[in-house]
Amino acid sequence: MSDDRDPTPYDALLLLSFGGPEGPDDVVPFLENVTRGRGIPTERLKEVGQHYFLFGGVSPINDQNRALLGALRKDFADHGLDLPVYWGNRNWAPYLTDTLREMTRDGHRRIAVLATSAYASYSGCRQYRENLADALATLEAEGLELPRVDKLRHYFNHPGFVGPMTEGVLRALADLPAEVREGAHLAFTTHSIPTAAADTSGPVADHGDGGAYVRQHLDVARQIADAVRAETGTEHPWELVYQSRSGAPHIPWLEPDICDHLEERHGSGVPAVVMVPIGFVSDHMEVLYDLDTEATAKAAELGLPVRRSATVGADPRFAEAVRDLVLERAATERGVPAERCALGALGPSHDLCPIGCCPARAPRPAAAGADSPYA
Ligand SMILES: CC1=C(CCC(=O)O)c2cc3nc(cc4[nH]c(cc5[nH]c(cc1n2)c(C)c5CCC(=O)O)c(CCC(=O)O)c4C)C(CCC(=O)O)=C3C
Ligand SMILES: [Fe+2]
Repeated sequence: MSDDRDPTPYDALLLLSFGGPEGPDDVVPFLENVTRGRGIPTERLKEVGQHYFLFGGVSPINDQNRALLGALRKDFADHGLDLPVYWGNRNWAPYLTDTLREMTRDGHRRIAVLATSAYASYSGCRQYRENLADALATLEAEGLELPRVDKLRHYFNHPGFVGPMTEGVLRALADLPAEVREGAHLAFTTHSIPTAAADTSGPVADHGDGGAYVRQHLDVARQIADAVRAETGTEHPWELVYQSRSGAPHIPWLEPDICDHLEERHGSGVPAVVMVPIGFVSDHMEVLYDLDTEATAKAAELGLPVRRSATVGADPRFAEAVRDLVLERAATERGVPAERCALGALGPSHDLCPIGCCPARAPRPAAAGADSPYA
């Protein structure tokens, strides 16, 4: 990793996330923000609302982001990196537009952006770039001089992301009863998305048959499974499965669903499963509800021992990875060659999303990519 401390040209980092409700009164307005113009069936919204109400109307995501902010500030301070860190969300306060306005008023001119989504996809990448473009358009209309925003590359294969998850799988395996541990399978899980969105995820060259979204997840799953085998000497069979499907039933989404997968594995005599939520950066509601509540209940009903391994969250190795990504991009922007850390078969991801990367169904302006209307 880079041990340089010069963030030039960057003068601030923006943590860009999804946002979530912080109490019962926030739940419906939050869901309205999330689903504006996206045709999510009302039935699904009521169901998702229930998931939040079960937890007092509070999503875990905001506290997870506050913890990550703390970890980033500590890591930067401990390593002499003088770079203020701000936080803004797509769907709930602190809203991206408000944060970007504050950053602009504070005099920041060149902003590195870390999105809390590690992989390519419309929801996890381009939609954040659209949100940045919308925020810039608002500030421009207010007469502010716009800062330049650069989104940091995908970090799904960065050692600071993969390492803590591998350790989490080892802990989850160790926590299983000894008599089922050896035979346990690993179920790597991520957010299901429409197959049409998966097939067009990533740069055009990666489109087709699951696209970059599926390929990147498979790469991470394989690395973790290999590292676990190297550590334990046991080959744990694994599969990539999906969760949190929404949308109309006749539209194909990525499958199999985690609950169907648990049932199928149990039926074929698998003694235990570790669910590994590689698609999520921290313990989002999808992890607490869809895995820890729903899938865990399904497993209990089947009599199948399961464990859910940890997400990366505010792990200091992840904070270090973010520092590495900032310094790597800063060096690149200064024209200095930088080491680009990446494990696995795919190599480091691009800095600038090329034209046609993760296209939206209805094209809209997106910042921080080759097709950005902003400088
Ligand atoms: C790929 C992906 C990620 C991972 C990348 C990333 O992290 O960005 C992600 C993250 C998240 N998704 C979240 C919540 C929701 N996602 C929804 C809907 C959808 N997600 C989709 C995809 C993704 N979503 C899609 C294709 C839809 C349907 C249509 C649409 O809207 O595009 C809906 C509406 C109801 C429903 O359909 O479930 C909700 C409430 C939260 C917050 C959780 C919390 O509170 O802790 C987080 C982190
Ligand atoms: Fe989502």
